[in-house]
Amino acid sequence: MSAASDAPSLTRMLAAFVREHWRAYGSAAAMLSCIAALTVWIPRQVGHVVDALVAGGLQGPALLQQLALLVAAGLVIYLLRVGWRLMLFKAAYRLGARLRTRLFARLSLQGPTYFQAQRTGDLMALATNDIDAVEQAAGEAMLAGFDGTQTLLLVLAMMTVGIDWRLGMAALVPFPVMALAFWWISQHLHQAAQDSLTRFGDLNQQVQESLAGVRTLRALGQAPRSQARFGELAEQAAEAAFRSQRWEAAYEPAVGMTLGAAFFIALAVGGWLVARQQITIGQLTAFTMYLGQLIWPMFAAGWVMALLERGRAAWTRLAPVLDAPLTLTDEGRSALPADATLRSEGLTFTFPGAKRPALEGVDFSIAPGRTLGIVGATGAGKSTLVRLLLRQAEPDGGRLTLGGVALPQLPLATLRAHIAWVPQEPFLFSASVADNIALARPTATPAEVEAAARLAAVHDDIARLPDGYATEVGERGVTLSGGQRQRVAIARALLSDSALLVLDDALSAVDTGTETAILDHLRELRTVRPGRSVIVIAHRLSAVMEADEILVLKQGRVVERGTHAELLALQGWYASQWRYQQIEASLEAA
Ligand SMILES: Nc1ncnc2c1ncn2[C@@H]1O[C@H](COP(=O)(O)OP(=O)(O)OP(=O)(O)O)[C@@H](O)[C@H]1O
Repeated sequence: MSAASDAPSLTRMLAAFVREHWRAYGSAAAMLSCIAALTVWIPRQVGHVVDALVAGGLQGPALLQQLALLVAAGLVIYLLRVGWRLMLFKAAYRLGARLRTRLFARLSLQGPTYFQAQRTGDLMALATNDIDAVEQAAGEAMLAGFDGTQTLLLVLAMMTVGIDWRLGMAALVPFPVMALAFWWISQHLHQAAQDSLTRFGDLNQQVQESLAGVRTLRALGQAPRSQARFGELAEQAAEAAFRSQRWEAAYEPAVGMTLGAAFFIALAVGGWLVARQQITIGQLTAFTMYLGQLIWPMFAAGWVMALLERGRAAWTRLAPVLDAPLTLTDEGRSALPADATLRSEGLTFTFPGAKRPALEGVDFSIAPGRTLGIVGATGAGKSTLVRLLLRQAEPDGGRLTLGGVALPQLPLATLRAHIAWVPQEPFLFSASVADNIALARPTATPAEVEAAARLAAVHDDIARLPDGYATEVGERGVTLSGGQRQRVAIARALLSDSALLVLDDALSAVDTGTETAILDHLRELRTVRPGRSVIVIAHRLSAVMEADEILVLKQGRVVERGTHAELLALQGWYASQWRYQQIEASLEAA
């Protein structure tokens, strides 16, 4: 994942968020101020009580009243602490939810070229682990930072101005050394946190790939190897997390040593001042209590730095994804003309880094109601043509138009509603068969779903499933065969009622008889839906023989074109392929 160049820094992003949620942050800060004021009041009060006790002027009800005041202050502090946490975490969780929504929205706008360069497991880690880290920076870190700084300043003021500035200054001597140590630790922590998040992404990727390919791995006898690899990555992720923790843990001794030294100095200098009667014993007691109160701001500083470094590390991974330029633009505003003839003129496309074009100067047109067949050896460019048609990639040369309007001029939603695409390996969601078919038209009635399934010659198969149309399929449900999945996808496309149906090798896993039945149904449908055009991409020529025009692609170029009869007469690739497939079919039948 590349680093963000113009993405806002974590600090800027958080500042904008705090400005937006100033009420929540403001009330939390107000509560913290009350807590800080009460916290510094307590030692002062204790100091007074001690001095009064030493002087013998505090007894009975007056003493009890003083003690009650101290207990009440403790209770109020407790309640306020609960209050600010509730206020703050609510806001921080909202930031998490918003970042997740933003990430998902951005990813939904990206085209396939973007996903080709990203790993799914990593994207999943961003949506979970990395956003958690940013959320913590917006929650715990922000307020602990505020609280710590405020307590620090108040306590320091009480120590220096409130008690004795000489004693205050002397006790502070070890602190710059601690600041230096903190800076050094946080430098290492940033690196360690980034490493830990990256390794978690690797681990996630391995989980995703192993689960998706579990059958292949088992069949190849590679499950143990995959397990070993997983163990290795888990170990590396744990080690990286531990390294990060180790740096975090270094804050504690730094705080402990600094405070120990400060206590030592305070007692030595304080004792000397008491002996010279420049401060009272009560004041020295209060001073050491104040020193004790510095523990929290010191720990808060360490904790805040750790959280911020983790947040920053997560943000450097997350921001580039949130701000990545869209690989797909949706700026077209033209309406689709009534006569939506699809025309390809000189269409040329080369995959990034490829030596030769996948498509070169391809011309064709399909008027509404017509069928175009596209055939050719593997790698000839058939699927690439569909990609360009679906605007999954933009052509380098030439153009595709619908009714004379170039595709980028149409809103993506219009283009997508116009085309129903059935890929060779369609995706079924974890839902019922009926819901999978009704995906593009969730309002379809059960009768409409069944009608589409009949047209796609899959109704009988569905009827034999345990719960018929209500049977759960996809990852959680029963497994359909490749051919059944293809036919469910065809039913889905037919139900969508789009004007252009694209069967992208979508009959490859069905037998010839079923293929013929489906193609016959499609032809019959023309009488009901006369304007629907069909593009059939196939390896088996029987699937395209009835098409109005057939294109033969070879290495990205159209090398033959015409009807089935014309192509046979040409005596080229098509004719020889046809003969070959006929012989193959008769051998299979024999
Ligand atoms: N993402 C990609 N990056 C680089 N080259 C690619 C990519 N996808 C396809 N190609 C190349 O582009 C050419 C055309 O591929 P395409 O998938 O369009 O062929 P096809 O005719 O659909 O093949 P098949 O019948 O096997 O599906 C091939 O040489 C292929 O290797």
